[in-house]
Amino acid sequence: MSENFTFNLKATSGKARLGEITMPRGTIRTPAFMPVGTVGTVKAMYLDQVKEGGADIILGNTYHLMLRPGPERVARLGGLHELIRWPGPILTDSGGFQVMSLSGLRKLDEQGVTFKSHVDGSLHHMSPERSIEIQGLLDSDIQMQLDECVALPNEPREIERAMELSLRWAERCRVAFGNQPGKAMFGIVQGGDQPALRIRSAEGLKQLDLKGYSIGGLAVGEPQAVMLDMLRITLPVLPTEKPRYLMGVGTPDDMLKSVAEGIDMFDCVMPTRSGRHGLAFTRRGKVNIRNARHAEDMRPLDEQSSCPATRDYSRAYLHHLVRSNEALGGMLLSWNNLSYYQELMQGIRQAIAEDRFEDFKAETIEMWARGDI
Ligand SMILES: CNc1nc2cc3nc[nH]c(=O)c3cc2[nH]1
Repeated sequence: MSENFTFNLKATSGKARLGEITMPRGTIRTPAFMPVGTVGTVKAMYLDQVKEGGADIILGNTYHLMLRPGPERVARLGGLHELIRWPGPILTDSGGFQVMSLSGLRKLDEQGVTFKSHVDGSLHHMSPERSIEIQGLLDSDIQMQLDECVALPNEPREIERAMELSLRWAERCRVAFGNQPGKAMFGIVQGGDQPALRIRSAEGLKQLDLKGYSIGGLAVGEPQAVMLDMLRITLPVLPTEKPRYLMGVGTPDDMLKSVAEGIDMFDCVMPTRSGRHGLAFTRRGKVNIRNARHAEDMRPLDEQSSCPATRDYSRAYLHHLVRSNEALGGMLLSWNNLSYYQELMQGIRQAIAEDRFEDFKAETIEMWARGDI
């Protein structure tokens, strides 16, 4: 623990980095996967299972929490950690991405965004300052600047406009955040699939003395090759001594290849959302447990796993639960999937510590490709 936010780079293996973020609420081992706790819950999971499974930090969404239960109410209830009973670090997204993707966006201008709630249609305005204020009311440990993430593919002029706006909003968020030693505010690099704009965005954020950098504007449907190209362009510009967080990523394959470029933090709804829909992630690849071939398969997903959901339940039972749309099906598969994701991150960290990450990446991808599950 530390009363400040510090990032300690412990080892490298190629461009892959092993590190630790220490802050008052705990230590985050990187590369880290952050389970998504959108409205103050990692869906279908008890948070002690999430902790037990290896997560050091979870993510909350400002957009959802500002609509329900509301930031002032969360503050009156003692802050998000108290409300949801998660004592460790929480990172909050700033809301911009969800406004674009979920709400009835009414207006976006220099001041901020005006939108209609997808919950009850009520009208809301969010400025960079209000986003930071909300994240402060939530008592968030790592706060994101408000930004504008444009869809890809897109016109270079449109990507440039959104990137420049996000840079100006980063400055306003930096001022609004002020000086909070035990907390951090990350800037978000934008610039779409345009190398020159990515470099300009990263250079602009570097002037702001930030404690970490998110890579935004990706995992919006672009090919993986484009995402990785943008990492190769952007990461060398960013300070090596600060953490880099790739937003919304991703599959195990995405994460392995992004760690290889120098990413330290990830978040993705993939393991929990696909778990609720009957998709299991295992060491040997994906298993669609809804498939009829599992109906009488008494094997567990992986008898060698330390996760009870993975080791103690037959595929036949999981198949039955998912086909019957029983809550326990989504619960057990979410538990399995998050355990697998954390097991993968632990394997990644161990491989970097032993300077054999490239081999680990190749072996893991090959094991997935072989399937045989
Ligand atoms: C699932 N993919 C994805 N989730 C994202 C969240 C984001 N938040 C803020 N800013 C972003 O650019 C951004 C991009 C994202 N891509």
